[in-house]
Amino acid sequence: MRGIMRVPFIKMHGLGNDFVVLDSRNQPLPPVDARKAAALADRRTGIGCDQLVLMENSAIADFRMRIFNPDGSEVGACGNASRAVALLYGQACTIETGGGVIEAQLADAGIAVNMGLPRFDWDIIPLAYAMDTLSMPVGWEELENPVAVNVGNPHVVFFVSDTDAVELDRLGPVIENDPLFPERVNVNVATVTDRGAMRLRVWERGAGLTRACGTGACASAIAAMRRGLVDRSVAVTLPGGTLTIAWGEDGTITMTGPATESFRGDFEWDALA
Ligand SMILES: N[C@@H](CCC[C@H](N)C(=O)O)C(=O)O
Repeated sequence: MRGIMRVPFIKMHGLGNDFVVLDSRNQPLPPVDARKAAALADRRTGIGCDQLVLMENSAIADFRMRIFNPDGSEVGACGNASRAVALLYGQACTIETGGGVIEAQLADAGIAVNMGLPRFDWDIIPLAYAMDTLSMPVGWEELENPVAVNVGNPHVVFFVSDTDAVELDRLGPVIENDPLFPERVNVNVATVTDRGAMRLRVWERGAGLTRACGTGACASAIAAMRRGLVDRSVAVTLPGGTLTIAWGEDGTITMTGPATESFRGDFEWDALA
């Protein structure tokens, strides 16, 4: 009979986006599937988080990061978790993700992560059929004419006059699950306040309303830059705090902001399923 297996975890935060991190680099874990990820993320019966994050050994980077939403879906990118795992690593590092290898530096203003190149082709977002992703001829009630951007995961960005006035808890899931988005989509509502600042709220695919979304900040800043609404470096303020997003001459995005650790614990692997 197998003994009881207790697994250590670390609770991390990036602007109020919270993560349970399991580090399997030195302690191999049984495979994590959608059911296990959803059980761990459940705030009523599990540990509770916006995303479950696995740190694993990598052949092409300092380590590999795998990301699971609370609905169990595995995704290619998570901006806030990228800063959190870089903080745990403790120095500049390369991180293998489902969306490619990204690079993180510990900076005075927090942690700076080069998130790579944004993608705009309709079939890369992906959308169900061809259209102009900078001015999509679609709408859901007052949310109209969005921009689509893929930053390792799919985002749609609506520019509105007041982010707080949008019923994102009602419209978010409708848009997330619209057949126009075959892999579903993260839904961003953004207000540009001046050429260097914008406000943002995000309905995250597979997670719902969160206090912050790093990839949402990247996608929304790039959308605003492509529309000529802001300069190439912008402060994006979410309910959980502010990230600085810069679009470099080389075409890559740098996201800078804080990450923190709150506590460490362990749990019985077989008790959560
Ligand atoms: N919180 C994240 C994004 C997590 C993944 C997202 N919900 C998706 O399904 O693509 C961030 O900080 O970027």
